[in-house]
Amino acid sequence: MAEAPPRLPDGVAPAAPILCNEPGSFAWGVFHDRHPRLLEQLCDAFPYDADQRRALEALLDESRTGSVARLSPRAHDAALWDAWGQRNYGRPWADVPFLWAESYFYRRLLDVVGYFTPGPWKGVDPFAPAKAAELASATVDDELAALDTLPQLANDQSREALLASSLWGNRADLGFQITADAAAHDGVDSALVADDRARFWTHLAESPASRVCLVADNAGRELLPDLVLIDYLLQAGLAAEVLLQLKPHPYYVSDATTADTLACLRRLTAAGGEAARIGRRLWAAMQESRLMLRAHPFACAPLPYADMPDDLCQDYAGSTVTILKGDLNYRRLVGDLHWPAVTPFASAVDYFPGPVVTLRTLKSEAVVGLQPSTLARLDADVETWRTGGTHALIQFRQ
Ligand SMILES: O=P(O)(O)OC[C@@]1(O)O[C@H](CO)[C@@H](O)[C@@H]1O
Repeated sequence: MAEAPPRLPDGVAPAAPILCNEPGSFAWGVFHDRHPRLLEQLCDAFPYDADQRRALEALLDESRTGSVARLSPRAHDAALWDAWGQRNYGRPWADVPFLWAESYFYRRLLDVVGYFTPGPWKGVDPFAPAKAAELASATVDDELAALDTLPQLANDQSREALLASSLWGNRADLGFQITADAAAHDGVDSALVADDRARFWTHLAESPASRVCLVADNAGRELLPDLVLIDYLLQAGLAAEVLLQLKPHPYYVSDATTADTLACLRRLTAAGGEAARIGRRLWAAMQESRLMLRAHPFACAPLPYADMPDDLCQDYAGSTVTILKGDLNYRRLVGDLHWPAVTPFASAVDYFPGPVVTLRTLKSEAVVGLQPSTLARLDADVETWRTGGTHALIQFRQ
């Protein structure tokens, strides 16, 4: 299942999956640079005992130099992972698709720290300290205070500002920040490499307001502007209801769970001013089932969206539009493949069951839908445009 060839429309050539076996590649760096630093952070944040620390070290070794071991058959989701990864167990980690390997690394990490195991560590989110610190930060105070200017803006100004905040909020991803070089952003203009925003707004305006689905990515500084955007869609009558899809458990450091969403709602309501008004409206929208939360197991699956189960397919098919947030959701949407970057977006996402828009800052290799001139300029001017978080895209398919 994990390595089924991607379903492609006629005329689109198959592309090879991105692996992590090439020293110096982005994917290789995630396993050899980002993950060791992540585990150091965890050991600083929690008084893990010697067994837990040894197991973390063993996971790191296995994932950098060893072969993929199976989950314990006693794990609550062993059957799911058997189905999701049957071709990969026993093979070197470096030779299995990056998309699969990285996702499985986070699943194994939760095992090591006892997240799912009955006992004292059950349910303790290993990323909670980092997420809580970000949410409590003065930067968030400033971002929430800035919402007080919203009522003075004209409608088209506020909608553009809110879409931009939700888009660029994706840069505040705590996994990415472990290894991101802040200095590398200096002097580089943040820029959109594809911009289908006008078509997206036109589509929403021309569709009878029904359900919008927002597939969340990171908590905190990304989820807050996502929630503000949701409030705008509901208030402006562009959505009658919103389905917010979250992760069922901690994932990729800062990915948003239900607990993170409730923390954001409390942060909004406690902030005063416009932020509090938005927070109270969202609270009421949840009580009235106009804002609904979903945490499907497939949200943490190591697979592309082309392999989505039927119930998710129905969620997307029944929505005016699905807003997919962030880098990993983009990788899953197009398949984490070595696409020619000029492959049309609509061809790569041909299978998706309804209108879809993706809001993503570029933090990994896979990309489609670029104009040849844009690609040539980026390749000539900015060495790390694909992975540095300095560039972003808004791509829409009706
Ligand atoms: O999905 P997000 O939060 O925007 O990004 C996830 C990320 O930090 O993790 C992956 C590599 O570790 C990449 O997809 C990206 O760099």
